[in-house]
Amino acid sequence: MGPDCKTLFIVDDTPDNVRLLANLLSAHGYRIRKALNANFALKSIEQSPPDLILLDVNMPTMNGYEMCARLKSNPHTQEIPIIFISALDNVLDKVKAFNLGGADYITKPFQMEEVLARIEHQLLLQQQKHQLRAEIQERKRAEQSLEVSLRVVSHDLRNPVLGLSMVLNNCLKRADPDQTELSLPRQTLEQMARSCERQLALINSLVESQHWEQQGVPLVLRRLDLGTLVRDFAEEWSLGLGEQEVTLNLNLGENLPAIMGDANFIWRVLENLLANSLKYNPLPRPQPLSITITVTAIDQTLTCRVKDNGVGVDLAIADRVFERYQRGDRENNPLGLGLGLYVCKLIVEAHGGQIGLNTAVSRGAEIYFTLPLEKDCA
Ligand SMILES: Nc1nc2c(ncn2[C@@H]2O[C@H](COP(=O)(O)O)[C@@H](O)[C@H]2O)c(=O)[nH]1
Repeated sequence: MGPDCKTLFIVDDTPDNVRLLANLLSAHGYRIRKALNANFALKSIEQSPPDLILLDVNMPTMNGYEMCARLKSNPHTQEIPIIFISALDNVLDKVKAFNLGGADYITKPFQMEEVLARIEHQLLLQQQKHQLRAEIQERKRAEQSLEVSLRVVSHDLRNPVLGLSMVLNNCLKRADPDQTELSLPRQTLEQMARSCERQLALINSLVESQHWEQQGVPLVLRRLDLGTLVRDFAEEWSLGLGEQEVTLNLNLGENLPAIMGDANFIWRVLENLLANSLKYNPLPRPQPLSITITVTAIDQTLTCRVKDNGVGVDLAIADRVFERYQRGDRENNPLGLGLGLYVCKLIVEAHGGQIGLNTAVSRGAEIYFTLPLEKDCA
């Protein structure tokens, strides 16, 4: 079959005309469907729209103009280009065909080269139209994403900047106007430094996620023992978790098979998941917070689960938590851009693994991710 195997539908009440056109066009690689009357053609076209219709004008029961008008008023069929093929050579007949939405008009007797050229031209126009539409859709999606990101960024960056500006203006107001050098209490400076760090962290996560989405996550893969990595991670976090009154339990399977992974990036995933448990269960808590990291080898993959006994994930966004800029409302958390889990997803998927939220847990939140075993990596 030829021209991408496009399907042409011929509608003409003269069997000889249909046969002639069908033979010539199928010899040029087109798939042909045909009908000798408009009613049958309309039903068939509605059920399975062709790429283009060749339509006679003078037909009994329903003529080509009426059939064209019906096709153009039906959302399922209105986009299909219609080329009229008719013995009527009058200008008004041609104008009427175009006014009804016809794409082109060929007069009988026709030259096959002309028919082919006009069909190809219409199919090309149709293809360009689809491409343009897809590009417009894509651009709209990009614009929406940019708009959301601008909204989120301006909202989340405003708070720390506002805080910093208030502290600075307060200090300036209280200081003697003749004093050229000011000294500030350590606590104020610490507050300002924290505010700057938060702004930097927000900007970094934005830039980073954008970069990784476009260029891919720059992994350096090495043979890794995930159990050891999780143990090192827990040790590094133990002091901070103690201060936050959090118990961290490890449940690491024995003889875990090695994976191929980037330790720094997997560390980032663990860090994000643990930080989320703390962020969404701030002090004071109704009950002590306990977090368990479990690593098991199931079905040729290593699965790591980070589970806490806290408030659990807002079910309203449970199926979207890994999307960019998605965050729950109920925590009223000013620290997140809704990028943490999105970044985790980028990292895990770059490793060839999967990440998910277990909504079946009775209380608290459980996020799991899988990583392929070293022996399965090419
Ligand atoms: N209660 C908890 N909610 C969580 C936790 N981790 C994530 N979330 C929810 O998901 C969104 C998106 O997370 P982000 O890291 O991409 O910002 C967040 O706004 C929360 O609603 C968790 O451990 N506990």
